[in-house]
Amino acid sequence: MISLIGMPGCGKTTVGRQLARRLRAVFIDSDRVIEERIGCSIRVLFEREGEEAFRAVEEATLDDLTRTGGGAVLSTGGGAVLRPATRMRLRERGQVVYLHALPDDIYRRLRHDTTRPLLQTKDPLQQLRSLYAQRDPLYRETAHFVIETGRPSVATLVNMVVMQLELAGALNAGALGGATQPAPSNETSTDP
Ligand SMILES: Nc1ncnc2c1ncn2[C@@H]1O[C@H](COP(=O)(O)OP(=O)(O)O)[C@@H](O)[C@H]1O
Ligand SMILES: O=C(O)C1=C[C@@H](OP(=O)(O)O)[C@@H](O)[C@H](O)C1
Ligand SMILES: [Mg+2]
Repeated sequence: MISLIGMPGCGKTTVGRQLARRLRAVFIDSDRVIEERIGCSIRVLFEREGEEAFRAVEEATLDDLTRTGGGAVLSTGGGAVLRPATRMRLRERGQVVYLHALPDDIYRRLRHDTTRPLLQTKDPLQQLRSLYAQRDPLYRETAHFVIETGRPSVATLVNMVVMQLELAGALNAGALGGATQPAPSNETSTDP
């Protein structure tokens, strides 16, 4: 399994989907799987039951996906690394790529977005800076590779990820823990 981790808005979902296409692998977005499980949007779960309830479902879902996902590309949610058990499972069960993005770049992309509950505050840029300070060390601790995202296009980022994985021999048969499959008809989920 190839897992993408990083700040909300760094491009995990967008890059992950294109990467899966390129590798002819199944694409999984854990946030979409969580929404299928809970039967409502993540935003509604946050509003009704709070962040900790979401984190518990997220940990259980990522445990299942990393155990059974084989050679899939997995795009995680930005807070996936908050639980130590999940950090360990992601790292031990596959290759982990950190898509590094700075708070100011993310803010430019997401300032009109209303789907990410953690950013629905009076000062989203300050919130991004504080999330970054807390999480950047956790992303680095979990990742096998770090990719700088600021300026490159999605297509370039996909090339960069593939190159890193090839250099490390991580795309060799068996290295991802399962066979790859034709991509388009096998997407587990789509963006909202
Ligand atoms: N490299 C990039 N260049 C320009 N826009 C991007 C890039 N990566 C992602 N985006 C845009 O940023 C937004 C957030 O991307 P998304 O893949 O949903 O991030 P994540 O899943 O990490 O939260 C989307 O509108 C997406 O189109
Ligand atoms: O950063 C976070 O804690 C979260 C990021 C979101 O995913 P993206 O990183 O895809 O935005 C989603 O899992 C949830 O809203 C919480
Ligand atoms: Mg996403």
